Amino acid sequence: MASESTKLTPFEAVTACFHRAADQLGLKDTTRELLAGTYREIRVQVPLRSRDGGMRTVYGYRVQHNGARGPYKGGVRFHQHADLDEVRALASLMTWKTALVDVPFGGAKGGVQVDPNTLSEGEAERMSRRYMSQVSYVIGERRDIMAPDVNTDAQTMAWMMDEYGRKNGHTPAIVTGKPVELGGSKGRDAATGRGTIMVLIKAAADHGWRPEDVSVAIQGYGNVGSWAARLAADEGFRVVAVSDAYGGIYSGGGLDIDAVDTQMRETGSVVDTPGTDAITNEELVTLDATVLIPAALGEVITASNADQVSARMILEAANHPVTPDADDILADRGIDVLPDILVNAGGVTVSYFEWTQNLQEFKWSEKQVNDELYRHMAAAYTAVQERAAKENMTQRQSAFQIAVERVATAAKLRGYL
Ligand SMILES: NC(=O)C1=CN([C@@H]2O[C@H](COP(=O)(O)OP(=O)(O)OC[C@H]3O[C@@H](n4cnc5c(N)ncnc54)[C@H](O)[C@@H]3O)[C@@H](O)[C@H]2O)C=CC1
Ligand SMILES: O=C(O)CCC(=O)C(=O)O
Repeated sequence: MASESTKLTPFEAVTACFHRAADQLGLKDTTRELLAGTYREIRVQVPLRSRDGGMRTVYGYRVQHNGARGPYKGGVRFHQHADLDEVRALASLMTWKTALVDVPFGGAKGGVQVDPNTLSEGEAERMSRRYMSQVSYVIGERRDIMAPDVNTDAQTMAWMMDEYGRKNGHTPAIVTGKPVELGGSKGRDAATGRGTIMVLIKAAADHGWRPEDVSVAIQGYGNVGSWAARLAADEGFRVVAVSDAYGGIYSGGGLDIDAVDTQMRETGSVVDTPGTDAITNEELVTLDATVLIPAALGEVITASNADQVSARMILEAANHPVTPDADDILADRGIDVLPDILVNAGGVTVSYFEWTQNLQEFKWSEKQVNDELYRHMAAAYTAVQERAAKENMTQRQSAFQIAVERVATAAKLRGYL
């Protein structure tokens, strides 16, 4: 999925952010080479028996980007665009994200390149199990731990955990984001959206904005977008627009999130929620709202629409929603972009809490989870703001510098360099 305007692939785009930080930090070429590349990439065939009894083969990937700071960690997505390059990009982002929020993991990501709309529940289960089985020889509770991402959820993690356990002996710590009944952590489901809104609260306060004066548009109403909408509204922000793959809805006075959730439950989409106006996903991105939160797929803000963005601030809840050339346009226009490796890091932070609970065979209360999440998010937010202000750079550059510095230090201490 190359960005049209720049022709940079997602991995090239993320690597460009790394190189910019490496330049600013004056990293040696040997360090650069190690940190820019991926440690291990595997591609597996996942044969699938379809509804009509026929067979088809899809491909799955697991990319382990860097493990200097701890076991590889990252979600797995099922999507037709999840090719090797996209999975590499997402694995690299995990390395920088885990370093920025200071959880003791490296970075990895997985993907199965399939259109999830073509799968029945039975096929999704068989595919999840087969994928886990095919990659299981490179993962482990202290080697590489999976989690949900686009089109995967707690149920997917339950199947994967079960499949891994059949071969290797049961260990809940092999995946995070699993159902609470199977050792999942309280608060993991909401964690990415909650972390996003923790950042929103801090950023709004830094701008001197009162929540009731802040309108918010959110693209994507899955795990991340729906929790972000709910929690933003609970905090008094005016959520004026949300969308999903089928389209968007708008209400200038603020959406009734209960009504949106009901519509989602009953129809599988937010579209046509009573009392709202229809908008397209393209319109949502350029909507006149104070804050735009992309919470769906990557590369939705590009050079072709960045000059039409009306929001004063963008919180990247999705991974890599802004292409590098769009990033430059937004910076020139004075629009604050809070980067993905900060904004959506709440998910992996609570995954870390889940993993430690599993290893210690102990359970935390939801309050403890949320308090600790806040501690990690607030520390990362402050570090990013302070460095950006001190060195007069964008928040993405600041976040990458902090992360790259930490990973480079770990790699050196381990003797990789
Ligand atoms: N689930 C998690 O804990 C984390 C997720 N993320 C990122 O957040 C983003 C969303 O992930 P989830 O909410 O987990 O996925 P999800 O699968 O639960 O939800 C995805 C949402 O995006 C919508 N969507 C899909 N294609 C679209 C399109 N072309 N235009 C507009 N909307 C579209 C879907 O309809 C759905 O509402 C992804 O970029 C993911 O990598 C980042 C950190 C953690
Ligand atoms: O919770 C995790 O381990 C990873 C979540 C993820 O894939 C992400 O942050 O992009």
